[in-house]
Amino acid sequence: MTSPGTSETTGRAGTGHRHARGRPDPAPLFAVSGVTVRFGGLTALDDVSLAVRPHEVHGVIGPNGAGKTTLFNVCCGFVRPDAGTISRHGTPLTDLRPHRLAGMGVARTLQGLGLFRGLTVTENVMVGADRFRRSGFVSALLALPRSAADERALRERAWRAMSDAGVAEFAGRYPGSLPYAVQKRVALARALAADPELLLLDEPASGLGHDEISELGAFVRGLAERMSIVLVDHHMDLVMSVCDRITVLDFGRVVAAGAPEEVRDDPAVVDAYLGEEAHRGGSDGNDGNDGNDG
Ligand SMILES: Nc1ncnc2c1ncn2[C@@H]1O[C@H](COP(=O)(O)OP(=O)(O)OP(=O)(O)O)[C@@H](O)[C@H]1O
Repeated sequence: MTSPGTSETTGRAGTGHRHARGRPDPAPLFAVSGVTVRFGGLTALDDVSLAVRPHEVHGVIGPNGAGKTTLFNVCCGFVRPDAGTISRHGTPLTDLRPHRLAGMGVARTLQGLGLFRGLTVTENVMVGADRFRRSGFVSALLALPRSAADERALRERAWRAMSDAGVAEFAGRYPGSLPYAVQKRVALARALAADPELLLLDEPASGLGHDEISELGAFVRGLAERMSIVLVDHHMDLVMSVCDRITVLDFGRVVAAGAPEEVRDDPAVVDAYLGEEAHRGGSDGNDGNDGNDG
């Protein structure tokens, strides 16, 4: 996986917070304001707000059941909130739907990879680039020159995204024949092929080994050169090292928000995670996903 940005401006380690902090506070690219989601009698999100600035990596963490996935699904348009708004560049998105995301400059990767098993890696990634298709179904059916040129352009986009994500060597392979970590990178390449201004990543580190997580962290930091990123993940080390700002949820509420070093020692955050430990019966605290390793 090649880092798509320059190390001077993207590496969190060493230089401290980079561009997202060095610049004057810009208007948020994407904002969730006062969002409440209820599932029957259960309030999964309660008046949750967060704002993602341009070129920011914004982490969302919290113990199990805190509402992270629900918030992610709200951002994707999978879940419609009972109250609150979602806006992009200050304009409310009144009809946010998953199939409209790409046209809005938003791409996502999901916990389940969602790759098409019957398509090659290239074809899967080309699906991500589809919003750039100019010719319609009829041109494709009749194999008109316009359609062939279109196809070439999409293939080139896919190739760039695959190269960025380090999966170009698997271009002709089928996802099922590849290791899980590579499949995750293919899913990431597909999201990048949409050339989003906002990338939503749901548990990108799940199932990855230590070295792969470090590589992913460097890669995500590099991506912030070209887009904003919302990163929902259990891996505290990854979130703490990669994110500019973090929103911490517990029982559907925002209990802390700020820079990693601000939230790390926030008593509300410590309480939330200690509460989770207690809930697990004070065992080793390891749920298999390094949830509290920070
Ligand atoms: N479709 C649903 N119907 C009913 N309850 C739901 C639904 N989705 C989530 N919940 C509940 O909403 C709360 C928040 O769940 P959510 O999955 O968003 O939390 P999470 O922080 O992502 O948890 P985890 O880290 O375990 O994935 C939980 O109590 C969960 O049981």
